[in-house]
Amino acid sequence: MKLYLIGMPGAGKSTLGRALALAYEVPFVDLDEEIVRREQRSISELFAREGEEYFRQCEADVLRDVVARYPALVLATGGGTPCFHHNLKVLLETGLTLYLSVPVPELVRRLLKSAATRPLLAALPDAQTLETRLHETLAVRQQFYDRAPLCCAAPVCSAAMVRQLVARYSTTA
Ligand SMILES: Nc1ncnc2c1ncn2[C@@H]1O[C@H](COP(=O)(O)OP(=O)(O)O)[C@@H](O)[C@H]1O
Ligand SMILES: O=C(O)C1=C[C@@H](OP(=O)(O)O)[C@@H](O)[C@H](O)C1
Ligand SMILES: [Mg+2]
Repeated sequence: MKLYLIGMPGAGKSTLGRALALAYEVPFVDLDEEIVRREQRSISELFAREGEEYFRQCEADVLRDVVARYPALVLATGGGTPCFHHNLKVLLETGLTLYLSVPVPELVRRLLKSAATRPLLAALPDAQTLETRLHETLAVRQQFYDRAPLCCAAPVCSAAMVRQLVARYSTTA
């Protein structure tokens, strides 16, 4: 099984992805970490030195590599992954995609603790500006996220809940 997690920065893709991979006993891959490994530079450095377009091309290339390389995995994508270079089509055609839907105020609370390592958010001066930016970004991305066949919008989406969703989907699909 290939399970792909999508959603906004701070939705918990990387955190939940690790737990899910343990539960399913399959490899866990974080797309951002794969990009860092391939490029030998941090995501922040890539954005700063090469720009977003370069990053999006790396992201698209690495996604296709990972999807082809692993027969089974849990993949945490980056927040923008499904929205560029027809990546959503790749996700939908090769595995099961789950959208982690988290309200913007909760994203703000989580991201304030870790915004420094997220280049699209790092330069934002305060919580209000961060909240406004996240609303704007979500407005653009929602149409992509909503195409995932599975969605978890629970306040805390646990690995057990996702496994139930997946099992129910697999018996009805
Ligand atoms: N269910 C949760 N409840 C509270 N905080 C969470 C939850 N999931 C993740 N976090 C925290 O939110 C931040 C973002 O989580 P992360 O897994 O990196 O999200 P993503 O990969 O979707 O950007 C981290 O600091 C993480 O510890
Ligand atoms: O939303 C985005 O465009 C991005 C989200 C990041 O991943 P997370 O969603 O894990 O923060 C990372 O891929 C990059 O900084 C771009
Ligand atoms: Mg992440």
